[in-house]
Amino acid sequence: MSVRIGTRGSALALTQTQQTADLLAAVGGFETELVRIKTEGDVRTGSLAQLGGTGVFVAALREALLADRCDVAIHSLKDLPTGGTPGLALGAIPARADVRDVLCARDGLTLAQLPAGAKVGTGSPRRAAQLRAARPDLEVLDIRGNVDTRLGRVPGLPGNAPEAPGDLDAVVLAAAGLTRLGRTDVVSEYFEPDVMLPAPGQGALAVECRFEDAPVRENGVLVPDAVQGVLAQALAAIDDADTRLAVSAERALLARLEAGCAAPVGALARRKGSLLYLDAVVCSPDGRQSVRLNKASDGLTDVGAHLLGIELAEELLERGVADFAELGA
Ligand SMILES: NCc1[nH]cc(CCC(=O)O)c1CC(=O)O
Repeated sequence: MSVRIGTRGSALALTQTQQTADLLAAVGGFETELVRIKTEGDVRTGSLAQLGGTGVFVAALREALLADRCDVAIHSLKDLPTGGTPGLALGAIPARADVRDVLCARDGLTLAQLPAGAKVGTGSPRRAAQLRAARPDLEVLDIRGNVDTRLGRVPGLPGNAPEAPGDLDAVVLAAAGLTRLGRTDVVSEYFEPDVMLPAPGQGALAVECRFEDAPVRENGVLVPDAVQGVLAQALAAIDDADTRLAVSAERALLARLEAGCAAPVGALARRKGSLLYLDAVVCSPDGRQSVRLNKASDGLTDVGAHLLGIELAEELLERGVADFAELGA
Protein backbone atom coordinates (compact mmCIF):
# COMPACT_ATOMS: atom_id res chain seq x y z
CA MET A 1 0.00 0.00 0.00
CA SER A 2 1.14 3.53 -0.75
CA VAL A 3 -0.39 6.58 0.89
CA ARG A 4 -0.54 9.62 -1.43
CA ILE A 5 0.25 12.81 0.43
CA GLY A 6 -0.98 16.08 -1.05
CA THR A 7 1.20 19.14 -0.55
CA ARG A 8 1.86 22.62 -1.84
CA GLY A 9 5.08 23.01 -3.79
CA SER A 10 6.93 25.67 -1.76
CA ALA A 11 10.18 24.69 -0.04
CA LEU A 12 8.51 25.04 3.36
CA ALA A 13 5.46 23.00 2.34
CA LEU A 14 7.60 20.25 0.82
CA THR A 15 9.85 20.11 3.89
CA GLN A 16 7.03 19.90 6.42
CA THR A 17 5.15 17.41 4.24
CA GLN A 18 8.22 15.17 3.90
CA GLN A 19 8.80 15.30 7.67
CA THR A 20 5.17 14.35 8.32
CA ALA A 21 5.24 11.65 5.62
CA ASP A 22 8.31 10.11 7.29
CA LEU A 23 6.53 10.18 10.65
CA LEU A 24 3.43 8.49 9.18
CA ALA A 25 5.44 5.89 7.27
CA ALA A 26 7.47 5.03 10.39
CA VAL A 27 4.42 4.27 12.53
CA GLY A 28 2.23 2.90 9.70
CA GLY A 29 4.69 0.61 7.96
CA PHE A 30 3.52 1.73 4.50
CA GLU A 31 5.07 3.59 1.59
CA THR A 32 4.26 7.24 0.93
CA GLU A 33 4.41 9.37 -2.21
CA LEU A 34 4.05 13.13 -2.51
CA VAL A 35 1.47 14.71 -4.82
CA ARG A 36 2.26 18.38 -5.52
CA ILE A 37 -0.74 20.66 -5.90
CA LYS A 38 -0.78 24.31 -6.86
CA THR A 39 -3.11 26.49 -4.78
CA GLU A 40 -4.57 29.91 -5.40
CA GLY A 41 -2.26 31.34 -2.74
CA ASP A 42 0.75 30.18 -4.78
CA VAL A 43 -0.53 31.55 -8.07
CA ARG A 44 -1.87 34.95 -7.05
CA THR A 45 0.59 37.56 -5.95
CA GLY A 46 -1.55 40.26 -4.32
CA SER A 47 -1.27 41.24 -0.67
CA LEU A 48 -2.20 38.37 1.65
CA ALA A 49 -4.57 40.63 3.53
CA GLN A 50 -6.25 41.47 0.22
CA LEU A 51 -6.51 37.85 -0.95
CA GLY A 52 -9.14 37.62 1.77
CA GLY A 53 -7.28 35.20 3.96
CA THR A 54 -9.68 32.33 4.20
CA GLY A 55 -8.40 29.28 2.50
CA VAL A 56 -6.36 30.54 -0.45
CA PHE A 57 -3.69 27.94 0.38
CA VAL A 58 -5.98 25.01 1.06
CA ALA A 59 -8.95 24.85 -1.32
CA ALA A 60 -7.08 23.00 -4.09
CA LEU A 61 -5.70 20.48 -1.59
CA ARG A 62 -9.18 19.80 -0.28
CA GLU A 63 -10.51 19.30 -3.80
CA ALA A 64 -7.73 16.78 -4.46
CA LEU A 65 -8.67 14.84 -1.30
CA LEU A 66 -12.34 14.76 -2.23
CA ALA A 67 -11.52 13.73 -5.82
CA ASP A 68 -9.30 10.88 -4.50
CA ARG A 69 -6.14 12.30 -6.10
CA CYS A 70 -4.44 12.05 -2.69
CA ASP A 71 -5.21 10.33 0.64
CA VAL A 72 -4.01 12.95 3.11
CA ALA A 73 -3.11 16.61 2.77
CA ILE A 74 -0.62 18.46 4.97
CA HIS A 75 -1.45 22.07 5.84
CA SER A 76 0.04 24.66 8.14
CA LEU A 77 -2.75 24.77 10.68
CA LYS A 78 -2.73 28.55 10.82
CA ASP A 79 -3.61 28.67 7.11
CA LEU A 80 -6.62 26.38 7.57
CA PRO A 81 -10.04 28.10 7.71
CA THR A 82 -11.93 27.33 10.92
CA GLY A 83 -14.95 25.97 9.09
CA GLY A 84 -14.62 22.27 8.25
CA THR A 85 -15.32 20.68 4.87
CA PRO A 86 -18.06 18.04 4.56
CA GLY A 87 -16.47 14.65 3.90
CA LEU A 88 -13.07 15.64 5.35
CA ALA A 89 -11.60 15.49 8.86
CA LEU A 90 -8.51 16.62 10.74
CA GLY A 91 -7.01 13.14 10.92
CA ALA A 92 -3.97 14.15 12.94
CA ILE A 93 -2.41 17.18 14.58
CA PRO A 94 1.21 16.29 15.36
CA ALA A 95 3.14 17.89 18.23
CA ARG A 96 3.59 21.59 17.69
CA ALA A 97 6.91 23.23 16.85
CA ASP A 98 8.11 26.57 18.26
CA VAL A 99 5.05 28.85 18.34
CA ARG A 100 6.96 32.15 18.39
CA ASP A 101 7.40 34.82 15.76
CA VAL A 102 10.95 35.92 15.11
CA LEU A 103 12.79 38.99 13.90
CA CYS A 104 15.36 38.48 11.16
CA ALA A 105 17.24 41.77 11.10
CA ARG A 106 20.44 42.96 9.45
CA ASP A 107 23.54 42.92 11.63
CA GLY A 108 21.81 40.75 14.22
CA LEU A 109 19.78 43.70 15.52
CA THR A 110 16.96 43.17 18.02
CA LEU A 111 13.66 45.05 17.83
CA ALA A 112 14.87 47.51 20.49
CA GLN A 113 18.12 48.11 18.56
CA LEU A 114 16.52 48.90 15.18
CA PRO A 115 16.95 52.62 14.44
CA ALA A 116 13.92 54.92 14.20
CA GLY A 117 12.35 54.70 10.74
CA ALA A 118 13.81 51.24 10.07
CA LYS A 119 11.87 49.28 7.45
CA VAL A 120 10.37 46.00 8.66
CA GLY A 121 8.52 43.69 6.28
CA THR A 122 5.64 41.38 7.10
CA GLY A 123 2.56 40.19 5.22
CA SER A 124 0.59 39.69 8.39
CA PRO A 125 -1.70 42.41 9.82
CA ARG A 126 -1.35 40.69 13.21
CA ARG A 127 2.44 41.02 13.17
CA ALA A 128 2.26 44.53 11.73
CA ALA A 129 -0.09 45.74 14.47
CA GLN A 130 1.96 44.22 17.30
CA LEU A 131 5.18 45.61 15.80
CA ARG A 132 3.64 49.09 15.55
CA ALA A 133 2.39 48.83 19.13
CA ALA A 134 5.90 47.98 20.37
CA ARG A 135 7.74 50.44 18.07
CA PRO A 136 5.46 53.14 16.59
CA ASP A 137 8.52 54.76 14.98
CA LEU A 138 9.22 51.88 12.58
CA GLU A 139 8.05 51.73 8.99
CA VAL A 140 6.14 48.47 8.61
CA LEU A 141 5.76 47.29 5.02
CA ASP A 142 3.45 44.67 3.50
CA ILE A 143 5.46 41.91 1.79
CA ARG A 144 4.61 38.60 0.14
CA GLY A 145 6.47 35.59 -1.12
CA ASN A 146 8.03 32.42 0.18
CA VAL A 147 10.54 32.32 3.03
CA ASP A 148 13.62 32.73 0.78
CA THR A 149 12.10 35.70 -1.06
CA ARG A 150 11.36 37.45 2.22
CA LEU A 151 14.76 36.76 3.75
CA GLY A 152 16.36 37.91 0.48
CA ARG A 153 15.11 41.43 1.10
CA VAL A 154 17.32 41.91 4.17
CA PRO A 155 20.95 42.49 3.16
CA GLY A 156 23.65 40.43 4.84
CA LEU A 157 21.50 37.72 6.41
CA PRO A 158 23.23 34.33 6.55
CA GLY A 159 22.43 32.44 3.34
CA ASN A 160 21.95 35.58 1.20
CA ALA A 161 24.56 36.38 -1.44
CA PRO A 162 27.12 38.70 0.25
CA GLU A 163 26.68 41.68 -2.08
CA ALA A 164 22.96 41.16 -2.82
CA PRO A 165 21.01 44.39 -2.32
CA GLY A 166 18.06 44.43 0.03
CA ASP A 167 15.45 47.09 0.70
CA LEU A 168 14.46 46.14 4.25
CA ASP A 169 16.16 46.27 7.65
CA ALA A 170 14.27 43.24 8.91
CA VAL A 171 11.43 40.82 8.30
CA VAL A 172 9.24 38.95 10.79
CA LEU A 173 8.57 35.26 10.20
CA ALA A 174 7.37 32.23 12.14
CA ALA A 175 10.08 30.36 14.06
CA ALA A 176 8.41 27.07 13.08
CA GLY A 177 8.95 27.53 9.36
CA LEU A 178 12.60 28.48 9.82
CA THR A 179 13.16 25.57 12.18
CA ARG A 180 11.68 23.12 9.69
CA LEU A 181 13.85 24.55 6.92
CA GLY A 182 16.97 24.49 9.13
CA ARG A 183 17.33 28.27 8.76
CA THR A 184 17.24 29.57 12.34
CA ASP A 185 20.68 31.07 11.70
CA VAL A 186 18.87 34.15 10.31
CA VAL A 187 17.00 34.85 13.57
CA SER A 188 18.11 37.94 15.48
CA GLU A 189 15.37 37.82 18.14
CA TYR A 190 12.68 35.39 19.27
CA PHE A 191 9.54 37.28 20.33
CA GLU A 192 8.12 35.93 23.56
CA PRO A 193 4.31 35.73 23.55
CA ASP A 194 4.04 38.71 25.91
CA VAL A 195 5.54 40.90 23.14
CA MET A 196 3.85 39.24 20.19
CA LEU A 197 1.10 36.63 20.36
CA PRO A 198 1.32 34.16 17.46
CA ALA A 199 -1.47 33.36 15.03
CA PRO A 200 -4.01 30.75 16.16
CA GLY A 201 -2.52 27.39 15.18
CA GLN A 202 0.95 28.76 14.46
CA GLY A 203 3.69 26.14 14.57
CA ALA A 204 1.23 23.27 14.21
CA LEU A 205 0.48 21.12 11.16
CA ALA A 206 -2.83 19.60 10.18
CA VAL A 207 -3.09 16.24 8.46
CA GLU A 208 -6.44 16.34 6.70
CA CYS A 209 -8.00 13.16 5.33
CA ARG A 210 -11.29 11.83 4.05
CA PHE A 211 -13.78 11.27 6.86
CA GLU A 212 -13.74 7.47 6.52
CA ASP A 213 -9.95 7.37 7.02
CA ALA A 214 -9.97 9.48 10.20
CA PRO A 215 -9.28 7.77 13.54
CA VAL A 216 -12.43 7.15 15.57
CA ARG A 217 -12.83 9.83 18.26
CA GLU A 218 -15.44 10.34 20.94
CA ASN A 219 -15.70 13.84 22.39
CA GLY A 220 -12.40 14.59 20.72
CA VAL A 221 -10.62 11.65 22.38
CA LEU A 222 -9.27 8.71 20.42
CA VAL A 223 -11.17 5.46 20.98
CA PRO A 224 -8.35 2.94 21.45
CA ASP A 225 -10.28 -0.25 20.67
CA ALA A 226 -12.12 0.95 17.56
CA VAL A 227 -11.61 -1.23 14.49
CA GLN A 228 -9.93 0.91 11.86
CA GLY A 229 -7.68 0.85 8.84
CA VAL A 230 -3.92 1.15 8.62
CA LEU A 231 -4.02 4.84 7.71
CA ALA A 232 -6.37 5.74 10.59
CA GLN A 233 -4.11 3.90 13.04
CA ALA A 234 -1.06 5.74 11.79
CA LEU A 235 -2.88 9.07 12.02
CA ALA A 236 -3.88 8.28 15.61
CA ALA A 237 -0.27 7.40 16.43
CA ILE A 238 1.15 10.75 15.27
CA ASP A 239 -1.57 12.88 16.89
CA ASP A 240 -0.60 15.00 19.89
CA ALA A 241 -3.37 15.49 22.43
CA ASP A 242 -1.97 18.70 23.99
CA THR A 243 -1.50 20.37 20.62
CA ARG A 244 -4.99 19.36 19.51
CA LEU A 245 -6.51 20.85 22.68
CA ALA A 246 -4.55 24.08 22.37
CA VAL A 247 -5.42 24.68 18.74
CA SER A 248 -9.07 23.79 19.43
CA ALA A 249 -9.24 26.67 21.89
CA GLU A 250 -7.35 29.08 19.60
CA ARG A 251 -9.48 28.23 16.56
CA ALA A 252 -12.76 28.36 18.51
CA LEU A 253 -11.80 31.90 19.53
CA LEU A 254 -11.05 32.85 15.93
CA ALA A 255 -14.32 31.33 14.72
CA ARG A 256 -16.37 33.12 17.40
CA LEU A 257 -14.76 36.43 16.45
CA GLU A 258 -15.73 35.61 12.85
CA ALA A 259 -12.16 36.58 12.02
CA GLY A 260 -10.27 35.38 8.98
CA CYS A 261 -6.69 34.12 9.13
CA ALA A 262 -5.46 37.56 8.00
CA ALA A 263 -7.24 39.43 10.82
CA PRO A 264 -5.15 41.17 13.50
CA VAL A 265 -5.83 38.44 16.08
CA GLY A 266 -3.20 36.61 18.11
CA ALA A 267 -3.99 33.63 20.33
CA LEU A 268 -2.00 31.04 22.21
CA ALA A 269 -3.24 28.24 24.46
CA ARG A 270 -0.89 26.38 26.76
CA ARG A 271 -1.47 23.50 29.12
CA LYS A 272 -0.15 23.93 32.64
CA GLY A 273 -0.85 20.85 34.73
CA SER A 274 -4.55 20.10 34.54
CA LEU A 275 -5.61 23.48 33.14
CA LEU A 276 -5.54 25.02 29.69
CA TYR A 277 -4.65 28.74 29.58
CA LEU A 278 -5.61 30.87 26.61
CA ASP A 279 -4.11 34.30 25.84
CA ALA A 280 -5.58 36.38 23.04
CA VAL A 281 -5.13 39.84 21.57
CA VAL A 282 -7.10 41.83 19.01
CA CYS A 283 -5.44 44.91 17.55
CA SER A 284 -6.33 47.80 15.31
CA PRO A 285 -4.24 47.62 12.12
CA ASP A 286 -2.17 50.66 13.19
CA GLY A 287 -1.42 49.04 16.55
CA ARG A 288 -2.75 52.00 18.53
CA GLN A 289 -5.65 50.13 20.02
CA SER A 290 -5.63 46.61 21.34
CA VAL A 291 -7.28 44.43 23.93
CA ARG A 292 -5.42 41.49 25.39
CA LEU A 293 -7.14 39.04 27.76
CA ASN A 294 -6.52 35.59 29.18
CA LYS A 295 -8.62 32.86 30.70
CA ALA A 296 -8.20 29.33 32.02
CA SER A 297 -10.39 26.31 31.36
CA ASP A 298 -11.34 24.17 34.33
CA GLY A 299 -10.35 20.91 32.68
CA LEU A 300 -8.70 19.37 29.66
CA THR A 301 -11.59 18.19 27.54
CA ASP A 302 -12.20 18.98 23.88
CA VAL A 303 -15.53 20.63 24.76
CA GLY A 304 -13.83 22.62 27.52
CA ALA A 305 -11.17 23.88 25.10
CA HIS A 306 -13.84 24.99 22.61
CA LEU A 307 -15.81 26.75 25.32
CA LEU A 308 -12.68 28.48 26.55
CA GLY A 309 -12.08 29.91 23.07
CA ILE A 310 -15.70 30.99 22.65
CA GLU A 311 -15.92 32.59 26.10
CA LEU A 312 -12.69 34.54 25.69
CA ALA A 313 -13.86 35.72 22.24
CA GLU A 314 -17.09 36.95 23.79
CA GLU A 315 -15.18 38.86 26.47
CA LEU A 316 -13.11 40.49 23.71
CA LEU A 317 -16.26 41.41 21.77
CA GLU A 318 -17.76 42.90 24.95
CA ARG A 319 -14.69 45.14 25.11
CA GLY A 320 -15.57 46.48 21.65
CA VAL A 321 -12.79 44.91 19.58
CA ALA A 322 -15.08 44.63 16.54
CA ASP A 323 -15.18 48.45 16.42
CA PHE A 324 -11.47 48.96 15.84
CA ALA A 325 -10.14 45.72 14.35
CA GLU A 326 -10.85 44.69 10.78
CA LEU A 327 -12.00 41.23 11.83
CA GLY A 328 -13.41 40.31 8.45
CA ALA A 329 -10.02 40.83 6.82
N1 LIG B 1 1.23 32.09 6.02
C1 LIG B 1 2.33 31.34 5.52
C2 LIG B 1 2.86 30.41 6.55
N2 LIG B 1 2.11 29.39 7.01
C3 LIG B 1 2.82 28.75 7.99
C4 LIG B 1 4.03 29.38 8.13
C5 LIG B 1 5.08 29.04 9.11
C6 LIG B 1 4.95 27.75 9.85
C7 LIG B 1 3.89 27.71 10.92
O1 LIG B 1 3.50 28.73 11.50
O2 LIG B 1 3.44 26.60 11.21
C8 LIG B 1 4.10 30.43 7.21
C9 LIG B 1 5.23 31.35 6.99
C10 LIG B 1 5.36 32.38 8.08
O3 LIG B 1 4.37 32.81 8.66
O4 LIG B 1 6.49 32.81 8.33
